[in-house]
Amino acid sequence: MVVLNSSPALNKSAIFSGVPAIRLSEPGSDSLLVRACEDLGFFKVTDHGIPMELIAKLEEEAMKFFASPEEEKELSGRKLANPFGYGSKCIGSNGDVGWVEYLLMPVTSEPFSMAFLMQPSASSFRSALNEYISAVRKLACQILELMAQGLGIEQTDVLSKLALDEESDSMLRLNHYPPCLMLQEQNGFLTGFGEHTDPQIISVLRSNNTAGLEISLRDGSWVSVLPDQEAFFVNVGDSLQVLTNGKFRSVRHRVLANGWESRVSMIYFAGPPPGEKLAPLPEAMEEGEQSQYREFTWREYKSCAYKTPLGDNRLDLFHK
Ligand SMILES: C=C1C[C@]23C[C@@]1(O)CC[C@H]2[C@@]12CC[C@H](O)[C@@](C)(C(=O)O1)[C@H]2[C@@H]3C(=O)O
Ligand SMILES: O=C(O)CCC(=O)C(=O)O
Ligand SMILES: [Fe+2]
Repeated sequence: MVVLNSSPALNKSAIFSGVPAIRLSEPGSDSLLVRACEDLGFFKVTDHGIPMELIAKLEEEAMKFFASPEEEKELSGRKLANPFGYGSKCIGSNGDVGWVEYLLMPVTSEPFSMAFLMQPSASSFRSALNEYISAVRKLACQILELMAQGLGIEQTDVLSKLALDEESDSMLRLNHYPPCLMLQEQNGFLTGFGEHTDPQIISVLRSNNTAGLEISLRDGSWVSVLPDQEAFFVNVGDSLQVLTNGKFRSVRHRVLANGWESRVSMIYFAGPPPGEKLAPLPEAMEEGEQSQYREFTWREYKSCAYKTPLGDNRLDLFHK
């Protein structure tokens, strides 16, 4: 990777101790989830039932992949299947850069269409991905069902069915924030992944035991989230903000790299099918409440979203 030469070293934000930690099996977890989505748009879940071995296996495969020679990684470069594939430093196609390399994969349609994943030598990576994806998709659906229940919606699969649909536009992203010598000398931080909101319904994230993720609170201040090996972190995305007519908050977040430790994160983005109309769920609205957004499909949103710089507030384009 080439050193980013224009970014000044940043200061790390204060550690936040207020991330709601929700045990999925505890009574009332549905209401706790709703409250967390309204307050922060961010929480962590424990008691998720995903075996640690399965997580460790994918983390190890991801590390192996990122440690392979640049030319090999470039064989799965995103130029071939934009926006999917391997990328380094460049995030999206609008000039955003960060101290990160990544592998972005579709998980529903043509899973792992990237040639290198089809090779016999990639079979253990492929099986780790398959196992992880089916477990994390199940977890995402459990969380979405609890959210619907907490919102008092009778049809509790109203959100989870979007992520389960065969056409669902869900993705898995593996990010690697490598050590950086120049930064070690400066004793500062560099933008790994610039501030943004996630476009999808929810994102289910974990990282190795390395800090770096920050979220923005309602007052606009940035706070640092401590890693937690036992938990999965969940972000509310733009689509869920729309589906709840703004009751749930699509959380702004970013990643700072410290230059010393290798941070690997794995994020499952639960997205709707392309033709799905994104409009507030009538069951989540009060009587007489008006939609804050004009009606649009996920396809329309995405075609706009992927043309925008990372830090843009993409929902502004759809506000009435
Ligand atoms: C700069 C960009 C990268 C992104 C597409 C975009 O134009 C704006 C949204 C970005 C984002 C953020 C969350 C996810 O990591 C992502 C895959 C997504 O769906 O939206 C990325 C996109 C990307 O890296 O291609
Ligand atoms: O790597 C992380 O922890 C978060 C990255 C992120 O926000 C993203 O890929 O959308
Ligand atoms: Fe994100």
